[in-house]
Amino acid sequence: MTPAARLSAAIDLIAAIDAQRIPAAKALKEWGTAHRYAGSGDRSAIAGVVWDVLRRRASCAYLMEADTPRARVLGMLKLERGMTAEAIAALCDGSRFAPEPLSDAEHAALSTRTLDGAPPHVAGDYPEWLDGALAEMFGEARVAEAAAMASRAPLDLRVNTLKASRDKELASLAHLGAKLAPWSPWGLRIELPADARNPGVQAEPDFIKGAVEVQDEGSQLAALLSAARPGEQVIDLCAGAGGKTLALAAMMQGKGRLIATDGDKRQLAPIHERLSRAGVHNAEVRAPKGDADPLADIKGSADLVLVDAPCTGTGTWRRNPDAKWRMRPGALEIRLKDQAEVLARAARLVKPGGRIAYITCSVLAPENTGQVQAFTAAHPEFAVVPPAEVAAALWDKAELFLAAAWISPEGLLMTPRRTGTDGFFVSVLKRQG
Ligand SMILES: C[S@@+](CC[C@H](N)C(=O)[O-])C[C@H]1O[C@@H](n2cnc3c(N)ncnc32)[C@H](O)[C@@H]1O
Repeated sequence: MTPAARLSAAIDLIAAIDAQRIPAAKALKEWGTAHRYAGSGDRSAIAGVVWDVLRRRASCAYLMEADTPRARVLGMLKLERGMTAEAIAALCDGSRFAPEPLSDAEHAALSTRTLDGAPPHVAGDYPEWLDGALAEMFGEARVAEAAAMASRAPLDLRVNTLKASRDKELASLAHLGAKLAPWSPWGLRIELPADARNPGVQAEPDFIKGAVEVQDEGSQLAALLSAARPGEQVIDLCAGAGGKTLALAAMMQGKGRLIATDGDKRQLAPIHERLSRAGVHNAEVRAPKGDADPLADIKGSADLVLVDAPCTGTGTWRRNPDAKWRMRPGALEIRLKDQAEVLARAARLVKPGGRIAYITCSVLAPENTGQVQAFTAAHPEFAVVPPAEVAAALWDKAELFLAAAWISPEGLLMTPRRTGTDGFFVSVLKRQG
């Protein structure tokens, strides 16, 4: 397919996503199945346009003064890809399979309009109803923070130290452009250009033998900051597919007891294969059975309970731009209730002197600092470990990290703008002895 034909296909796909209200990933998959003639390069390029438009939907429409699939794609080429009006006009020449030529109004918008004067939710590309919540957290910086949350994310890998060293994997994955990630001692990063093909990490021998996992660096750091140690009893209460369980297992070096559970047994399904690939032998997966509590035998004995809480996921908008526009006001209230419940459950499991690591991938204050304040008020036996102490897990990078992250008395918040990671909040709550 020509670049112009790919653009036409992306415009059609965005129109279909709008009309059918289906997730972009599903629409892209269906498109691939229905257009077998398109090669993998075509599919990647088309997907790149669709995701970039979704990330910057509001600002692209504002630039073009029109909120149509075509206008958003044209606006994205200017704002995100830095193309000139002339270069865009050359792509849209109306030839077979190419988008229609630019109208005078489109050409003028692409030549002269900017985002100057755009309201914060447009300049930062987020739903208008979330402006108050983002202002509460970031104040005037919300546009810059949200704009970073609307940028493309790199592909981050975590080296599994049960099986390999970071230096060895750095060399072994050099052909994918892997570099050291900035913060995590286990992290590698692959920067992906706009229409890069999927590097196929899952087909790499190093992945297959369990030496590396795909994991955002913020998620790696959240696990690291929990400071799980060999020999401890550690419970991962919201283990899901096991991203953090695997990191905890590596930190424990096969020593101690690691229990992974989740409120929803279906979420746990991939964890078994992942634990086995990673060579983890000290983990026990406890899937819930009916109404019975899978942790009924545990009371006040855990050194560490990791609560990777269900949340609005606002910190992962870089990777899930679709979710940003589909989020509805009621979602926050539901999550707040879930989080309070899981925290209360965690409190019963921790031994005196033990700790809870409370983690969300949200940047919204009620899910983070607000939740911690409510928890410590209801559970005076727990106190927040000062963020400076928590960051010590990062050794020589602790000071720089503390300067980069948003620090509050309740914990640390990583954001794409400040730490170059997804948005993750971490609070460590210690039960007094
Ligand atoms: C952020 S995800 C976990 C991601 C996972 N820890 C990882 O690193 O891959 C949150 C998980 O919490 C689970 N969850 C929701 N409500 C829960 C509850 N009341 N008790 C335990 N788990 C719950 C969800 O099923 C979901 O798997």
